[in-house]
Amino acid sequence: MQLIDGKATSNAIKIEIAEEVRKLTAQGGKKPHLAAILVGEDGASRTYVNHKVKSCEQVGFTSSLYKFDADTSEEELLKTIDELNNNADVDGFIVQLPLPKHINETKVTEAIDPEKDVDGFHPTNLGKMMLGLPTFLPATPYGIVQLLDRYNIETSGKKCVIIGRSHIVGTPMSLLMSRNAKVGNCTVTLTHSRTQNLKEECQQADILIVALGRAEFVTADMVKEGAVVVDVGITRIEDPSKKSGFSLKGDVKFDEVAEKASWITPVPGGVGPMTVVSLLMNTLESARRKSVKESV
Ligand SMILES: Nc1nc2c(c(=O)[nH]1)N[C@@H](CN(C=O)c1ccc(C(=O)N[C@@H](CCC(=O)O)C(=O)O)cc1)CN2
Repeated sequence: MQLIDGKATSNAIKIEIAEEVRKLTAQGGKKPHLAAILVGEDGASRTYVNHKVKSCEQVGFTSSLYKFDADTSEEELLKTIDELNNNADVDGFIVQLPLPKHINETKVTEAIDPEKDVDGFHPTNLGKMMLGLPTFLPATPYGIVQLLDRYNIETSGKKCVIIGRSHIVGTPMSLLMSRNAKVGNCTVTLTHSRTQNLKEECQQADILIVALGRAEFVTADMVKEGAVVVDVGITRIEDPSKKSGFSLKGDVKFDEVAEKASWITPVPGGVGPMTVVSLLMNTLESARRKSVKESV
């Protein structure tokens, strides 16, 4: 088994981004700016947003964080989105998901200007991705593509099985793995809660991407010898022996699956850090596009 190290890869990409920022500012451009909206007190969401803000600092971006109480109205949130859409200093922004139940996630996503939608969740950007047009790819799938690419993992002609059909991971991942690109050209099976014979489907996979959010769901008997296993899940499990009070588990039973896999991502330190760095890549791209537009 060989480890796909998302932490090390994301650090290497951050160095590349920082260099691009230096070039951009040396040419008179401004530092890219990412804004993040966080609604409520969910501990994991707070951690992820803090990672995003800290990563901005590391690569030389500026950032702003808009924090709202859990009972904030949808109207108030939409007002802030409208302000960010019209704020020329902001190159891109995200609304951290999940949102409290009383806020309509679709309405919020659709309110974001597609040109500032660095999460790549707006229907316009998802449609462009489907057509293979330049766009912002959703951060987690983009991060996984980066990992497969940088580790030179062959995907063409392989059978890729994805567990989980969420809008932010499974469904876009299925499109990216099947498209005609360096990382792509797979025969993809997108599985979900109604899939019959899931174990047998997984056993066929040369590349298994697991994004269903159930700790240690995938066991060694579900995995083909030599498969590439990408674990997207992160579940916090109560653990009094840890200072934080919890430990992190992926969707894959790492120790036993690692014995069969050719390549595997760990949790933590696999896909998670790549999600953050992909968001930075999209923000840099947005800043570049804006500076080109402003110069004509
Ligand atoms: N607006 C968005 N919301 C959510 C997204 C997203 O891409 N955009 N994805 C997930 C959460 N997510 C990003 O926001 C995310 C998940 C995990 C990590 C990460 O760095 N994980 C670390 C462990 C961190 C910890 O808990 O201590 C790791 O895996 O090593 C970053 C971002 C849902 N919401």
